[in-house]
Amino acid sequence: MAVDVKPDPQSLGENPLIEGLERLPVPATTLTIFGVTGDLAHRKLLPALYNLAHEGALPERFNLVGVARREMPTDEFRAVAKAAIEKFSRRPPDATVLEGLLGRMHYVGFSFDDVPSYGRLSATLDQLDEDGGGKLNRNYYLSTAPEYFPVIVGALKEAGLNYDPDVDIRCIIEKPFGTDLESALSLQQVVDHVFREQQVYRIDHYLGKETVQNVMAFRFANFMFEPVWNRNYIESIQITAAEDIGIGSRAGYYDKSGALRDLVQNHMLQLLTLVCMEPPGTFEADKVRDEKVKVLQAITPPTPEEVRRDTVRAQYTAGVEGGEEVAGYLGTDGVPDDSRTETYAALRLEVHNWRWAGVPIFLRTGKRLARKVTEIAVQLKPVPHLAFQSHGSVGVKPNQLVLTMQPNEGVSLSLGAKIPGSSMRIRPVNMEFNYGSAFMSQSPEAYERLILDAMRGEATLFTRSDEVIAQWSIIDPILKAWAEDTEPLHTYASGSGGPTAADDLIAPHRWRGL
Ligand SMILES: NC(=O)C1=CN([C@@H]2O[C@H](COP(=O)(O)OP(=O)(O)OC[C@H]3O[C@@H](n4cnc5c(N)ncnc54)[C@H](OP(=O)(O)O)[C@@H]3O)[C@@H](O)[C@H]2O)C=CC1
Ligand SMILES: O=C1O[C@H](COP(=O)(O)O)[C@@H](O)[C@H](O)[C@H]1O
Repeated sequence: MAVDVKPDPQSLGENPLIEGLERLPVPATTLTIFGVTGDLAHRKLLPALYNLAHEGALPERFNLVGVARREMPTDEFRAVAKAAIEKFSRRPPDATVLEGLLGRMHYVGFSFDDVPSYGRLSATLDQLDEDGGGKLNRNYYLSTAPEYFPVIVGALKEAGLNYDPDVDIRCIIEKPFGTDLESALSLQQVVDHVFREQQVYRIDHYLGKETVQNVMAFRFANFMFEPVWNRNYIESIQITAAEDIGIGSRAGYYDKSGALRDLVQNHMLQLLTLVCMEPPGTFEADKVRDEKVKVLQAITPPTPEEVRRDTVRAQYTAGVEGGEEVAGYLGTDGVPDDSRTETYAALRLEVHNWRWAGVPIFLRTGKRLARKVTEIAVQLKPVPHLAFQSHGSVGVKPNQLVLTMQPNEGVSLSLGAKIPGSSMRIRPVNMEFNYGSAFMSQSPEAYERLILDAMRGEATLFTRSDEVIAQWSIIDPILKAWAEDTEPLHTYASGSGGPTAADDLIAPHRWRGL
């Protein structure tokens, strides 16, 4: 039976997913989501599937099988999925499309460590193949707590679900892939035992964001920036991933993680690789990822002395956010009173290669900061000589290029311009490109793009094993040094721009205002 989905006529021809679909077909697939009753599935994965259905991007033969611990009949699961989609979809659901999609959803309840129960999953998948008149590709999406990743991967092998010569079997793994270098290596060993690397799709949802992909488009589709994209012209780079929200109800996860593991090890290092990588020969997955890995491997893991000098960690205290008084991290439900977990991290890194040697790259991220913003600011060097200095052109500032991922998606270039009038007075003005007004369409959610790419076998926007290991190699010495707790854990008020110690870290440069 085909899914009754109608493409949105308004989005046809404009939508990058539809254009992508024309290039690479999406094969008939059964997607199994482990952890389908969880937070991520509800807020992101199920709504993403709905939006793909709405755009006509799902294959005609598509099924979703949800797996979680609780027992419930498929009808009840469909009602749960419907409620999640109605609540979190980026567009109001169309009843016909939604019913069509729900009709393709099935549920199998068992505990992930109950290996014999994978037989029930296997039987469900076989039945769906039979109902559809032939075998479908199988994608397993591990949207579970990370301790279950090796458990599920191992059980898939025991149940013989990891390989079929007739169809493609893929395993999509959520973050975090390990909690430090050692655990990432040991998870990789388990995965290697069960799947070939080409079958594995490690999620870093930032790579699914349109604006993050635009970093590559911007660099590699515009000739004018390449000549200056190096240590001769670029003075420093600042990457910010600031959030205004606290940790919500995720204390159990977050207190064991902290900002360094939660955002720096993955999303921020990915942004750094996109800014610093060499142009790949083609946009094939391995060509792109080869270049990204080279960048990561050119960052020397910091020594204890460098950790002391080049990193800052901090925790938020009570303050005012969005006009309301909010509690500090230590006053949050589920956070131990004596927690030393950082909710803010700032660091200085350097890519030791011909292009970037000597250019400081500053990273900062934190919860409960003044506002949400994710951006990369590239600071160019000042002009070598100002001919009209005697005319009072004191307002001349070096050019700065800011790529904003969210919330105001776009690119801004600051230029010196003459103030109208008789004297040669200069002040900075901004040349802006804004996604919303340039394309007049809503960007798809990151998970829409990533789910579709995984089904197509397109791995460019997923993290390869050597990439994730290289990321942990950079972060691991910092984790170890911070775990010794000899470095100060600074504080910052909720709603502020972060700890003053981070200003000292970046001096004589300055963080962009939040
Ligand atoms: N939530 C988020 O915003 C983000 C999450 N992630 C990652 O996504 C993954 C999932 O996170 P999240 O959805 O928040 O997690 P949740 O804790 O909300 O959900 C966990 C899911 O796993 C199921 N489950 C737990 N234990 C078992 C078990 N023993 N056997 C079978 N099912 C079990 C639960 O089923 P039941 O309800 O029946 O107990 C539930 O469906 C994690 O790796 C997380 O790091 C990544 C980015 C953001
Ligand atoms: O992976 C994570 O990302 C979110 C931030 O994602 P965004 O798309 O809203 O920028 C972060 O809040 C969360 O702690 C982290 O686990």
